[in-house]
Amino acid sequence: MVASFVWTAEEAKYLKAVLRWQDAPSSDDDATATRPREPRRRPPPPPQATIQLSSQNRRQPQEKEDHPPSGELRVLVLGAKGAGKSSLLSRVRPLSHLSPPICSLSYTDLKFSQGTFPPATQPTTATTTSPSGESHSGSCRHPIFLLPSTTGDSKKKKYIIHALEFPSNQSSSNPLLEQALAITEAAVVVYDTASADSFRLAKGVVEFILEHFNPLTPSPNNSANRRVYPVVLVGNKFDNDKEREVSEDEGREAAGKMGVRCMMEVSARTGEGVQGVFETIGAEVLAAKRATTTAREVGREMVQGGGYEKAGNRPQLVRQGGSAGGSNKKGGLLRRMFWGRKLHTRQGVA
Ligand SMILES: Nc1nc2c(ncn2[C@@H]2O[C@H](COP(=O)(O)OP(=O)(O)OP(=O)(O)O)[C@@H](O)[C@H]2O)c(=O)[nH]1
Repeated sequence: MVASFVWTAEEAKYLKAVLRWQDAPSSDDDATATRPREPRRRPPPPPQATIQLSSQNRRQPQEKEDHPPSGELRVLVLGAKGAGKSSLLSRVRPLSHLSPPICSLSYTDLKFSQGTFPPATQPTTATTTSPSGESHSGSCRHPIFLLPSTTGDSKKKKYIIHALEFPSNQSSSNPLLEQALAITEAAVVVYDTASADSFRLAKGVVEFILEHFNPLTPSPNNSANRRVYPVVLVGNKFDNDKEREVSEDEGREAAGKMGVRCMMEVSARTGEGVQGVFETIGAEVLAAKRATTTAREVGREMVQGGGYEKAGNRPQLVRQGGSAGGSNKKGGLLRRMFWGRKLHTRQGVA
């Protein structure tokens, strides 16, 4: 019997974007530090989609811009159908002066190039074609400036965030989601504040992600994923207060319980908070990279200095001469280095 795959337009667009991401090498050391070392097997190409990996879609070594970016970050945007993922991304102004685009997003399309809220959005399942004839992948790139406190440097630095929208109809498909997690460095999980269902789905997705990357529960499935993968939980449409089903407190409480330290309410319609989402996720990725690097260095020193103690069947890190790095308490060095910070909300830090 011959197995056959039927891809929806939404899945085809997602896969096209993924293939283009994989095709475009990154020059950024930071960004590559947390990527999987082994090249991942590519998914089978969608039969009906024409995948063009031409040089036109690859990033040029020298991009024309005043301030060259210090790095590039890859972020997954996911959530329930209609939560506002596309609207959030359409609010983000792409780098129209950079050419060519890294993904299949066309900057000639007004919806993206002006960074405005689209009057009426089509679901991502519908294929939208720009005047140039190129279909949207649901991806965009967004420059952010991060302050010294978040970059760990003395200078303000510019980073480019590549955001990839995950098809909502695949949010419960573990293999596809795992693949998306493997090629990205953080996730923005969006729910609609006027939909308790979308909130439930967002919580499920966050739990899946955290479990997938949990350094404390190595398993055949996640032993290669011991890196910190930041998540920002975003309640969209807070302008629509009349129909609100999820309060900001509920969102914050759920984030706290799940160990997600950044929760924000935004409105893609008014634009409020959208820039903050990308600044926050950028800062989170950089903090995660620093924590991962430091934890690896400390781990190496521990191995060389024999600073391990046995806990159960696997070795655990212990801090020399201290108690905070204790081994068999719930937590772990990497996790504590990263997760000990405060929760961000629309009003500020809680
Ligand atoms: N009031 C309000 N409506 C919004 C906001 N953001 C999006 N919407 C509306 O919500 C609907 C769905 O938005 P989309 O951006 O298409 O949602 P999506 O998550 O990309 O949906 P799929 O692609 O189908 O998964 C559209 O009708 C938008 O106009 C917002 O901040 N406030």
